[in-house]
Amino acid sequence: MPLTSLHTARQAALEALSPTAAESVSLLDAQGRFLAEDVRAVRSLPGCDNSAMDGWAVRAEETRGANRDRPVRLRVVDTVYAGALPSRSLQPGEAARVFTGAPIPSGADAVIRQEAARATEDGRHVDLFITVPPGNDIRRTGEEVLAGTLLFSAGQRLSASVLGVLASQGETHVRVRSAPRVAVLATGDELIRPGQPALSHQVYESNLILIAALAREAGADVRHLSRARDDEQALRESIEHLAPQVDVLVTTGGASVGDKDHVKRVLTRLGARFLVDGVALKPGKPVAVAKFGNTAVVVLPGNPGAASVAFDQLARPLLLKHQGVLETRRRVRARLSEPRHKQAGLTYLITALLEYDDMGARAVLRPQGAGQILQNVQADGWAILPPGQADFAQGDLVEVELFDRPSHVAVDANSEGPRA
Ligand SMILES: Nc1nc2c(c(=O)[nH]1)N[C@H]1C(S)=C(S)[C@@H](COP(=O)(O)OP(=O)(O)OC[C@H]3O[C@@H](n4cnc5c(N)ncnc54)[C@H](O)[C@@H]3O)O[C@H]1N2
Ligand code: MOO
Repeated sequence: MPLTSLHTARQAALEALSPTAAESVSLLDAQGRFLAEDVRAVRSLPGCDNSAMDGWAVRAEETRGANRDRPVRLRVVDTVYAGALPSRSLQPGEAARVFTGAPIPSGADAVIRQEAARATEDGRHVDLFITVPPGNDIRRTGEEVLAGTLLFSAGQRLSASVLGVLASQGETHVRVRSAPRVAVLATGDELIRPGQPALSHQVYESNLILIAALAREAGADVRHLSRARDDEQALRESIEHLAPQVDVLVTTGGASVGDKDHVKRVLTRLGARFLVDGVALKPGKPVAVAKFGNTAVVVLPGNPGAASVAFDQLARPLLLKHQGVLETRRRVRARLSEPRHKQAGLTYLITALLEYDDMGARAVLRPQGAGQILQNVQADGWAILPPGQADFAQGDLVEVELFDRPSHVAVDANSEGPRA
């Protein structure tokens, strides 16, 4: 039977979860989460006409002709600080001392910064040295945002900048979808817990940290990091114990066809329903996604490189869907830095660095090995070698899916696609 294509597998995997209910969380705790609903401006920014400079609020027409040799002299009738209100409106021949952020008194229509003016010794008058047009150094009400306009759409990721905007609207909390609860279960008799001594044929267990960190990057609340021996009974007990406590259980290792690869068998015996079982993907081919009770189970291969790819391509979209979003990564076309032969029928995802020269982008491929663990460090994205082709020459154009700055759209509870 031909293996499922990556695209089909991802669609099938997404069936395993629906977006959760929204919850209200404080702004700082919302960092990295996704908006559950559209946010409109409740307040214009700025909220009132205010001064962009420390200086003097004036009537622009009265500054006409002013220069260093022939200053215009106005009477100082008020001082307005940021956060205070003017005590009176400006009449002809008058100026108000204003500081940055201070509301502009009615009657004034321009600000002259203090470097272009000088107050008389008694402070009762000010001499203006420049001519300014109406609106000079005034930040107008709503010039950045008008109350009522759409600020952010549901699905927007809450970055530092977005959080700052929400606070500027007077918000203390924001509605996001709750983080998926995740457990990671590493299997393998050869694995030694970091911190313990290990002989050379033994392997330090590194997938728990790797997968937990990747899950957190996708917004997950990682609750359990567990290990189980390559033993059907032990695996069964671990899965039965962990699954009901989380939304997503991710296992690593024991996913292939070896004598001790029990994970899929145990899940089947427990009555799990497989949505994906093996994908035409390298690395990561043995990956599976199943539904066990209300829990989505993602079975990752043990090889760290394969586990990373399979997690990224199937588990990450699932974790994001739970948070109500569909992610799209930017793609660029780049020339291959070296020839590659691959197995036809499989999509290869190879971590690549992008370099730019006169001919455009060049994808410098990292050595590819499912068991290797350094290849993803500092990579710019996945070079995608599509299934239909086996031989690639140096200079062939391929697509590179970039890790940086993905975009997100909201998905409805019962659909895989973006909202209408
Ligand atoms: N005859 C076949 N053999 C294999 C096939 C196949 O189709 N036919 N598939 C290969 C592919 S593809 C992969 S990928 C691997 C993955 O198999 P498993 O998921 O069963 O992985 P393990 O055998 O348990 O481990 C593989 C490798 O990774 C190391 N490992 C495992 N867990 C961890 C961990 N938590 N931390 C660090 N390293 C880990 C483990 O020591 C092994 O070296 O199967 C191929 N075989
Ligand atoms: O395709 Mo396996 O997943 O890496 O070697």
